[in-house]
Amino acid sequence: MEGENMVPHGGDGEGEQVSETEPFQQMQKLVVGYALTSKKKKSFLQPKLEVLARRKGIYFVAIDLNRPLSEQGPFDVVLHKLLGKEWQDVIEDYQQKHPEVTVLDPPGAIQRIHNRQSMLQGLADLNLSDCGGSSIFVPKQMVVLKDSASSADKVVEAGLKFPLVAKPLWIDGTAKSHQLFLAYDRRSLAELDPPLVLQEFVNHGGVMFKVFVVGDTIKVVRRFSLPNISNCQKAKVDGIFQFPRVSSASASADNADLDPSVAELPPKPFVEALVKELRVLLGLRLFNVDMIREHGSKNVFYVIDINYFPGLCLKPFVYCYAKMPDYEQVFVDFFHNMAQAKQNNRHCNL
Ligand SMILES: Nc1ncnc2c1ncn2[C@@H]1O[C@H](COP(=O)(O)OP(=O)(O)OP(=O)(O)O)[C@@H](O)[C@H]1O
Ligand SMILES: O=P(O)(O)O[C@H]1[C@H](OP(=O)(O)O)[C@@H](OP(=O)(O)O)[C@@H](O)[C@@H](O)[C@@H]1OP(=O)(O)O
Ligand SMILES: [Mg+2]
Ligand SMILES: [Mg+2]
Repeated sequence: MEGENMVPHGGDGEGEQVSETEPFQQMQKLVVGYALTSKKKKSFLQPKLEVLARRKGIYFVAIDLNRPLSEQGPFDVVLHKLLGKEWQDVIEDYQQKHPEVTVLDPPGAIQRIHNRQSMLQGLADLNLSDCGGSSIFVPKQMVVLKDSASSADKVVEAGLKFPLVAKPLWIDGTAKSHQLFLAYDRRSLAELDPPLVLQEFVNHGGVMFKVFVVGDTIKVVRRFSLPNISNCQKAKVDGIFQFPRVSSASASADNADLDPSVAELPPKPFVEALVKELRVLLGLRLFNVDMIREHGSKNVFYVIDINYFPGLCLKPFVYCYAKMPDYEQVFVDFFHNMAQAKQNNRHCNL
């Protein structure tokens, strides 16, 4: 097969067409060691991604969790999404011993967004003054560590208004940590299971925006969300209600016929400025932000959630429904830029 011999060592050449006009690119081999759950591996490491990557000399190699990390590789990049203190220690120790390897992302930074309190800290203080009048907020929220019954007084003291969204404090990759409730009144708080955060529900017209960030690339998509809660409902309804997972990718609202004032994407310069600040604040390169526009306003936005290296593709192997459009090419470009930067560095140090 034409070009077959040009596959750099480490590649199996399967099903790929490497152009002979790109010899320079092929010299820059980048080995990405990955440590992902099997679910994440299936959804992320799609054949299309691997083929596109290989054409640019980027190879994905599974990390063997039963062997010392330092004995594996060598890797240029370690891409990981695994939970637990044990893994965090392994990766921290590895990063110290191998500062030349890019770890995506630093475990300390990931840990910060696994707690729904620290996740949103510092966001309201970001300097976004020059953004055409758009502003960013986080909903008022408080943490309940134990005994949610006695938290009712604290909720009132803190000035939080019902209905409140109750979210598990810790995100640990389980379905339970994404199990949310809407609490309409004080009494219903006793039924909740701490530790959790109680967050004011913000009416936003039933549409939210998912801002995906991969290095320097930003993509924004619309998804359906929860409908507004009217004053009448607020007055009449009581108790707690389990949230449906309305914002899952199958509920993409990109092609729906929506009220333009609700559906209009947040202004591009505003999103760019926000992401620029967030990269620094969070110390992450792979994340997404869930944003909503306060209903009735044009440019008042709230961040309600941040996810590390989120799901990018749904129903892997049946078909890849891209949650982040074109994520395969975006990741390849991201890694390719990294390879080039490494190569340039090497030349500078010669
Ligand atoms: N404060 C809020 N006001 C209005 N709606 C909210 C609020 N918080 C959450 N929601 C709705 O609930 C959904 C789930 O909330 P959130 O994104 O915080 O949970 P999650 O479990 O972290 O979700 P994900 O699957 O994105 O990780 C949101 O996408 C949005 O539709
Ligand atoms: O599994 P899915 O494809 O739904 O992806 C979800 C992802 O799980 P994954 O990392 O195993 O892919 C979640 O990660 P954890 O917070 O649980 O670590 C979180 O990022 C969700 O926001 C993603 O759902 P989405 O917001 O995109 O609908
Ligand atoms: Mg979310
Ligand atoms: Mg989340």
